[in-house]
Amino acid sequence: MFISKIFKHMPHTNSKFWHFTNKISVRNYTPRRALMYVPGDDTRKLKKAWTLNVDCVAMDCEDGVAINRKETARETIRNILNEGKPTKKKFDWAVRVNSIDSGLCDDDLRALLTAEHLPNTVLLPKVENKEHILWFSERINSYIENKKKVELIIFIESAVAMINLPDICRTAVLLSKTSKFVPCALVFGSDDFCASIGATRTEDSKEILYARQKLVLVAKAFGLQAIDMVYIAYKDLEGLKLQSEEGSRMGYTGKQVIHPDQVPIVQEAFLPNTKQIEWAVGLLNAFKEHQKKWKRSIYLQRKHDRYANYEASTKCDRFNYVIKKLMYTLYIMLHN
Ligand SMILES: CC(=O)SCCNC(=O)CCNC(=O)[C@H](O)C(C)(C)COP(=O)(O)OP(=O)(O)OC[C@H]1O[C@@H](n2cnc3c(N)ncnc32)[C@H](O)[C@@H]1OP(=O)(O)O
Ligand SMILES: O=CC(=O)O
Ligand SMILES: [Mg+2]
Repeated sequence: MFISKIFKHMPHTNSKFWHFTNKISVRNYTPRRALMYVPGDDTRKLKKAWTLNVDCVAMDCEDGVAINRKETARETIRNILNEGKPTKKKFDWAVRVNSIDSGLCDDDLRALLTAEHLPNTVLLPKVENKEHILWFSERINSYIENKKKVELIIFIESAVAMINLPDICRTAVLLSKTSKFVPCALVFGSDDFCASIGATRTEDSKEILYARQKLVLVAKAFGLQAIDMVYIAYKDLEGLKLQSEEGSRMGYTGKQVIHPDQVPIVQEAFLPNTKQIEWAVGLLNAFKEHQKKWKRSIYLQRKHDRYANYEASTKCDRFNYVIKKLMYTLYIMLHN
């Protein structure tokens, strides 16, 4: 098995490595297989959202809301946040604010992050460069009280953003150490991206293949989830299934959806299959087995080291004793 091949070459007595592996712990992981947008000004749809089995509900202030309804959306979502999570169901309770360049983002953040309850996650659309992350960090630090933090999902939706992507992620990861957010995912905003590069959408999405792959690559390099593009034709469930499975094969961990009917198909596509689960369980078992062996061998190594030290010290003592005895004999001889 692959893992045993790696472990075979690991130095058993490398204490730094041992210390590291001994400390491996299970990370707090929020699944976001389907990330469903719900227009923030539509109370009927918001109520409907709480009844669904969906990993992430994104209460939207951005593109799902008309410009003359922005204020209504902001207030509606703030009221929901004031009341607290509407159900005991486990799901990611998220808000999508307007983009920084729209001039509406600060009002959204102030209204939503000073409510009685914080959302779990903030979705920040149209991030273009690291300065946007710095701005976001500064704003949320002034709104969130105490030691609370929100998770951050960064949207990449333009040519410039795609070029700046590693820089954006590096800044977010570094800032998160001192700021009130933790970056957790990247979203590929394919609709806005197509508009940005002037691409024409086709059935198989070849025109955005490079960008779609680059997003996964950079997300994984920074330990982030990768959330795939929206399938706008929400009545075409067969097409959705094919595109979701393709995204999953590419390494995406989830997909944006706009309609409740899309949820079960997407969540199924991003669930690991039986083969993958078997592989992961095998990997974990092999890891545990090797850990046990290391414990034994490290114990023996330490015992050996102690014995060797003891040996060395007694040899040294005997040598000192002989020298001292010789010197003493010499001293007696000289003085007699
Ligand atoms: C590129 C991007 O940024 S995408 C994000 C921006 N776009 C959006 O947010 C669009 C979100 N989606 C929607 O608004 C809707 O799904 C629409 C307008 C596309 C279709 O809505 P409808 O015509 O109401 O669809 P339909 O009649 O099939 O809905 C069935 C039920 O699901 C509800 N529903 C539909 N979409 C949603 C949703 N996104 N969230 C919650 N509930 C929803 C409807 O209210 C309806 O509920 P009801 O049975 O209690 O009346
Ligand atoms: O925000 C999503 C998009 O596709 O644009
Ligand atoms: Mg967009």
